[in-house]
Amino acid sequence: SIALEHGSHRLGKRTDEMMQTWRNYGLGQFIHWGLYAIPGGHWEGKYYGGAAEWIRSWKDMPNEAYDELYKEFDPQNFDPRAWAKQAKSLGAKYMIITTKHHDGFCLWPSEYTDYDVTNSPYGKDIIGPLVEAYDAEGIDVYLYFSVMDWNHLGYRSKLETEEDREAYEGFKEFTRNQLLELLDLYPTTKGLWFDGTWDAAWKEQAAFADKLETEMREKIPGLIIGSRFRPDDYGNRHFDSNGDLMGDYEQGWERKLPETFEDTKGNDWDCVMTVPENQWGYHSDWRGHVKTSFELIEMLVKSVSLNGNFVMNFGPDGQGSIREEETKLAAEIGDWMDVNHEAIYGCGYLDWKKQDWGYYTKNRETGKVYMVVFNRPLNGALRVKTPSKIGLEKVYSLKEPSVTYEPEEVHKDEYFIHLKESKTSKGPVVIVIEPTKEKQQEGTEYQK
Ligand SMILES: Cc1ccc([C@@H]2N[C@@H](C)[C@@H](O)[C@H]2O)cc1
Repeated sequence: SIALEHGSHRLGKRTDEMMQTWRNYGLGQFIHWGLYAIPGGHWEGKYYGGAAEWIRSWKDMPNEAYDELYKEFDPQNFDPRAWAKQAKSLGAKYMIITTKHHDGFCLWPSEYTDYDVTNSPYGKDIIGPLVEAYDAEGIDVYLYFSVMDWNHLGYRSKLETEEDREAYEGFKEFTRNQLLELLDLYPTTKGLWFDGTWDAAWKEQAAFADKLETEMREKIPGLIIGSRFRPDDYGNRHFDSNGDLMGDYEQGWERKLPETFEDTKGNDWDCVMTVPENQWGYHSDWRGHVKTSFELIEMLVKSVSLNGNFVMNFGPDGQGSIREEETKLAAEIGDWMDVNHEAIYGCGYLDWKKQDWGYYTKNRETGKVYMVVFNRPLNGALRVKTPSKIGLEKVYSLKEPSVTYEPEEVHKDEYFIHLKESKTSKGPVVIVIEPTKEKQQEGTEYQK
């Protein structure tokens, strides 16, 4: 292997309590909110086809015009407690909020820049009340932070001249100051979700990032930081030059999902997902495919079945309201979660052979197995292939446990479970298997 000073500092998974809590979340909420919500994907009557939070980079949006938007930021409808209540009913266990996106506008009162909420008409901290409201609902808060900062004069995407390098030193100090400031101001934060770290300039900062990550972890013990923050000695991110995971989990699944367990390399990971094809910040005119709650529930279940967390994005509008499409989805997913959350929270991968009807999840504590059925076979017979000597004595409907099943063994360790579920149920039905060990000692671990 290659000698690295700033590569991965830990082989294998974190097993401490904070990380166990993280991997048992299942469902999270991303919130992208900032100045970009004011234009909402339009400028001077023209429609912007890109991601709304990137409108500043659009040729038809002068940088100066965008940078003046903070003078209009006055979201009188902002109601953090209502947002937190909605997230609770959605069933989200954690929330990731954009403290500063690429535009550099800070939603908290930062000592290190004037480009923050205190200099907007709104004038007050946004992050603090959000952290408080979500903590009160028992939803853990994580802070999204973009290293890339289009507003800061010292920011560089690459370091070519001596002047670049000097300016970037100032930018690095500013970045460190802001991150330590966020952890001081919001000490109940459980972790940081970094973005905007693909620049060549940042990829040269292995030592700086390593030291800073250590400093942040010392400030809040147990802090959870993903693979997107640190570059290693050779500028490699997510996985170091030896292929070992940087940070505590893989942050690579943005708007996409792994297909197989092998794709996850056995690591912890999160998938962050937009509702439209590609809009994180508020766009007033969603075009193209907008995901249904059924699709989002399938992505959630698929994520959990492969040991990941699924984080659904919300983009509040310029006045601080959650748009109606997202409110409707939160209600539909929440209704399904009310009945079926047992198949999500605390669950993960089960190494039984994947079947066409849907996904298995396994509760890490109880060993209970959940069959989440998306594709009802024409004959209603769900094929289940189990490792040898696993008994299927206790099988029942999660929604109606009085509805029990007697699996029909069709081959050795291969069964049909004949669906009885009423076809009316909205969203996938879930069948619970409480496997028993035949002819083996009690308590021997039968799953990886
Ligand atoms: C090429 C690209 C850069 C940054 C992004 C940002 N990451 C997401 C989590 C959003 O914040 C998006 O603006 C997306 C694509």
